[in-house]
Amino acid sequence: MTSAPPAPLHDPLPADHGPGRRPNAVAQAKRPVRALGALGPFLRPYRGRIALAGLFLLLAAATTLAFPVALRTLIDQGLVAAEPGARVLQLRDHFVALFAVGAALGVFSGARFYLVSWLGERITADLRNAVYAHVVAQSPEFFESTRTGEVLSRLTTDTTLVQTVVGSSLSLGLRNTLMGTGALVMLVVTNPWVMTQVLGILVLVVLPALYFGRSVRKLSRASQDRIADSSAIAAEVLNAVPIVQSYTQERREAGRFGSATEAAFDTARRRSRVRALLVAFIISATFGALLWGLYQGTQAVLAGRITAGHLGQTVVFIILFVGSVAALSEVYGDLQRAAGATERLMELLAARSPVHDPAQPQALPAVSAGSSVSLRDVVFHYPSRPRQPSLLHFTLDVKPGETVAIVGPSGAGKSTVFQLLLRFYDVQQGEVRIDGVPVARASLHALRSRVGIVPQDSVIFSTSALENIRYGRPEATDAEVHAAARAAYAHDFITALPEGYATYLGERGVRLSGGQRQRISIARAILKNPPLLLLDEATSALDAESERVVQAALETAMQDRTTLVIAHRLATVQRADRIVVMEAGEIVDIGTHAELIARGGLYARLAAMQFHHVGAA
Ligand SMILES: Nc1ncnc2c1ncn2[C@@H]1O[C@H](COP(=O)(O)OP(=O)(O)OP(=O)(O)O)[C@@H](O)[C@H]1O
Repeated sequence: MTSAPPAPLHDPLPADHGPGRRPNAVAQAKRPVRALGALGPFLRPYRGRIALAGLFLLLAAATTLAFPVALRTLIDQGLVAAEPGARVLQLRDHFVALFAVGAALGVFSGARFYLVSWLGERITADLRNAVYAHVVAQSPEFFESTRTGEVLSRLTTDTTLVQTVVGSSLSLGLRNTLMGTGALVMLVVTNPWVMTQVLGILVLVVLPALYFGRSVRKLSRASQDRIADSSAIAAEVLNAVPIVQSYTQERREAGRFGSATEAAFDTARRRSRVRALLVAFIISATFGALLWGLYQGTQAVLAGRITAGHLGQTVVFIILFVGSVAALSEVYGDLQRAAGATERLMELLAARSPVHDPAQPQALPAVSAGSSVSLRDVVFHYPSRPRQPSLLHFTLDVKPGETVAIVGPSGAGKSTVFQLLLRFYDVQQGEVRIDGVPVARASLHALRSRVGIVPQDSVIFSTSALENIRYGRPEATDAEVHAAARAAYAHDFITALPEGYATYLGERGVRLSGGQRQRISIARAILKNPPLLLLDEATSALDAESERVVQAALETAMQDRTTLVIAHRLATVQRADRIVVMEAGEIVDIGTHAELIARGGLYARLAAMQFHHVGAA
């Protein structure tokens, strides 16, 4: 898994898929039922409703099959009574009986429709939720090889296909299977001689339909993949519209999206062509079968072998039967489409995060004055770059309450240290401990509850200022949120917003300045009040005033806890107890600002460059 190159969505397959990992597509195409069988666990909770829907389905099918029998009695008995008065009465009775059959059919069909549609909607909702919850819990490695737009497309278009199947095709299929079998049985019982011919037609129609169905499935999967491609492009570009426009790339981006949708159209067109061929073939075959049956029947009536009523009944059974076969082949196409979509969803569900909770998590000890951190001889490379270690024999101990600044050139591995402390990745060698417990032995929830992070690029959710800060501790009261905002020097600017704390901040906080976004992000971390704080100072230059408040906010945030800060500012490094200087994944020096400057090494050079403008200010 670690050495796999960045791969398309279907690659994060479960380990339990065995050595073959990705089953051959042709072999898969032979197993639509198996692919749909994966929906079993989603159907199981609704056994009662499914049984009820099945009951109504049976009743509706039985009523439909009773109809030709009632018709035969109507023709043979209602029309042949000797005396005209009695004939009228008998006819009326027959019509009442026919109406009763029709009304029952209506009620049963309505009930079945409601139950089955309900199931379709319910299962789609459950499936969406399950896939989403699963994807959200994946480690960053998953998102390195999966485009978010693609996941979104799976969540919408693929689940909609599944909904079509569960909410209609499946019941249509069952009903037609029942009706077709019922009609066939009735035909055998009422005229065994038609049987052989009908069976012959059945074979003729079903075999090619099965063949076509398979290619529909493959093409369907391909067209869903193309739709996912275009969604992925759209999601990426819509998130970067200002950049796209500033580089005047709108036309090119529209073109790129256009090619993806054209590719989707093209596979959909090919799929439709196969299905159209299927439909044309089935309708012709159905029609032929019907005429053949009729011809045989009329001959039999002329020869006096059967009554007119018998012929009428046979004709209706034949219509029912071939109608079912035709509907089934259509349903088969739908099932094949949904099987492709289900496979994709199941692959997403089967993706196992390489970082997961240990079987028996070790509890983290209670701490009062901040957490202790220890990295021992850590060797780490990102899964996608097995040959390029990002940390090499990295050893660092941080005492509770200490503030340690990490500095170093770009790409030195500073952020990587944070990633490992949050256990977004597991190390290949060495050990990372927080409060004496190896991070791999603690539960992810317990570990991450202990760590607060203020990233370089502040993340703002498209909700109010209040809710954005409350994200740090969802159960916090409004007063606690306000206190955190005050501590982060965010209270004044928030109250000056049009609706104060209730102001909607726009998607990704587009309605705030950079410094304001950072202070919201700091307030969030202060509210969480973690014993270990990881600060990634923003490199983007803020104006002097903004810089001053952000710095003040950060200083409040660092109080009474252990802080690791990726430092870009002179004020921060001067305040730190120790400064760790990193280069190419290794620690090259540790000391205070004065000590490191005095040594005149990498730090002195970095300081001369990086802190120059701050020192001057
Ligand atoms: N997800 C990733 N997959 C593969 N390689 C990565 C990943 N993230 C970072 N790297 C690589 O790991 C090395 C260390 O990166 P890191 O982000 O820790 O550097 P940094 O010191 O924080 O840099 P900067 O100051 O520019 O943010 C770099 O060579 C980088 O290219």
